Amino acid sequence: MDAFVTRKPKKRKTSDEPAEESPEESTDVKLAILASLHPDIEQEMLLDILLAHDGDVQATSETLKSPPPASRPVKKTTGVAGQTSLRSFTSDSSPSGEPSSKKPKILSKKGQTLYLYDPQDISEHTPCSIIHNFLPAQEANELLAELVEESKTFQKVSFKLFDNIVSSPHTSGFYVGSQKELQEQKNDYHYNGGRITDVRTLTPKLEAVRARVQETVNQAIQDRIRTHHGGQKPKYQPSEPWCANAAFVNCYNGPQESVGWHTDQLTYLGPHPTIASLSLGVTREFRLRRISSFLPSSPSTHPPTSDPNLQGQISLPLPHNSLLIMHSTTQEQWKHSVSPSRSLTPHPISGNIRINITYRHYRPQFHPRTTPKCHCGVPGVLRVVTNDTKTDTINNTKSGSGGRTKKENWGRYFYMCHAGNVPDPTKQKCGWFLWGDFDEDGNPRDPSGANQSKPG
Ligand SMILES: O=C(O)CCC(=O)C(=O)O
Ligand SMILES: [Fe+2]
Repeated sequence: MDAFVTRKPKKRKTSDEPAEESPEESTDVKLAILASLHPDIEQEMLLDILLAHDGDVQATSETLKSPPPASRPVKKTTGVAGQTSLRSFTSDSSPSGEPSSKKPKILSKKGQTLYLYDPQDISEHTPCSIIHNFLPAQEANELLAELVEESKTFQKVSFKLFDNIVSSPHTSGFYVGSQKELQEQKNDYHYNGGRITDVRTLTPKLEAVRARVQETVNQAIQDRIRTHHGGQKPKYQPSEPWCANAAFVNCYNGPQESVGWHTDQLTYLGPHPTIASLSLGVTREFRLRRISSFLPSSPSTHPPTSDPNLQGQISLPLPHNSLLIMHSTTQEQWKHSVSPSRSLTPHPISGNIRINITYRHYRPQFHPRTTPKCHCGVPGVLRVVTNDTKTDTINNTKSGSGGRTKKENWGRYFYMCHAGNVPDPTKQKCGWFLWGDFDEDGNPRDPSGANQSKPG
C-alpha cells in the first residue's frame, strides 16, 4: 500500500517541462470511482485490490464483479454510498442532459458519504459546478510552484470559539488587486472582530488567472440561472457582474491539514455570493452538507421543515487544476469542509501540499464604512438564521435571542457583534444585533447597510 501512496512522480517529458497530472492519477479519484461502482465493499479492500492491479481501475472493477469469496469484508452501515456518475443510475436528467425541474431526490443518507466526480452530477446534486483542467497545464503548474513558495510565509488564522482560542489547521494568505485596496483592508475591514495584518497584492500569475476565472464564473452564473432557475435569477443574488477582486489562498501541507465545517462570511460579499475555488497540487476531498433547516421537505414550504438527520455528506475530490464554483445558496444553505485524509498520492510539483485559491467579489455596497456597527464600534458580522443559530452564535451574548432562534425566521439575515471573537480573553461580545434588509439584488435597502428594525 505504501508503495502506491508514496510512489515516485511520473518522469517529466523533458527536464524543463513540468509534468502534467491527469485526473486519473489520483488514488482518491480512483477510489471514488470504484466506491461508486461497488458501494458494498470496504474502502480499505478497494485500495488493496486497486494496488494489486497496479492502479488500473477497470481491471480492479472486473475482479470485483466476480463472485465475492466468503471471507470478503462487506461494508455495513457507514462509508461510501452512491455513484461517481449518477446519470446512468437515475432517470432524473432531461434528454438534453440538463437537470429536470423535478424535486431533487435525497441521495445521501445519514452517516454516509456520497462521492461525486462527474461535472454533470456535481452540477445537478450540489449547489456547485466544477471545471476540470481549467488552466493550460503549464500555467497551472507554474502557479502552483509560485504559491508553494509564497505559502512558506502564510500563517494559521486564530479565532475565539466559546472562550477557547483555536487556530485553523491549515495556513492562508490574503491577496487584493491594488495598493489602495490593500490599505483599505488594513484600515477599514474587520474579520472575526479583529483585523488582518498580512494583506498582499495579487502576484502577476494570480492576476492573470483572475481574469480567466472572472470570465468563466460570469458565464457559469448565467448558465446556472438558465439550467437551474428557469431563467429567473434567485432572490438576493446580485445581478451586477461578478468581479474577482480578492483572493484567499489556503495551503494544506500534508494529509492532516484541513478546514472544519463552516460557511464563508457574508459581511463584505453580501447575500447569495458566488465564490470560485481553484485547486492546485495534491487532490483533497471537499465535503458539503446541507444545513438541516434547508433540507428539501415535502410539501415544500419556506422555511422548509426537516429531519436534521436525513442527509449525509457529499464529497467532491478536487484534483489539481480544477475550478469549483460555489453558486448562490451555497453559503446560506450548506456547510463545507476539507476533511483530513488517511493517505495522499503526492503531486509531482507540490508533493503532499494542496493550494487552494478562493476568488471572491468584495462588493462596494458592502464596504465596512456602510456595515452597521455594534456597541463596541466594530462592523457587525452578517449571518443567516438557521436551526444552528442558537448554539452557533447566541451563546455568550448578554441579550436574548431577539427571535433569531424562531423557526419562522430561518433564512432571515441579521448582523451581530463579532468583537468577542478576537483571540483576546478580555474582549466580550456586546450582545447587539440588527435584522438585515436587502432588495431583490441583495443590496442593503438603506445607506447604513441594514434597516433599523428593533430585535423582536
Ligand atoms: O480549500 C478549500 O477547498 C476550501 C477553502 C475554504 O473553504 C475557504 O477558504 O473558506
Ligand atoms: Fe470556505
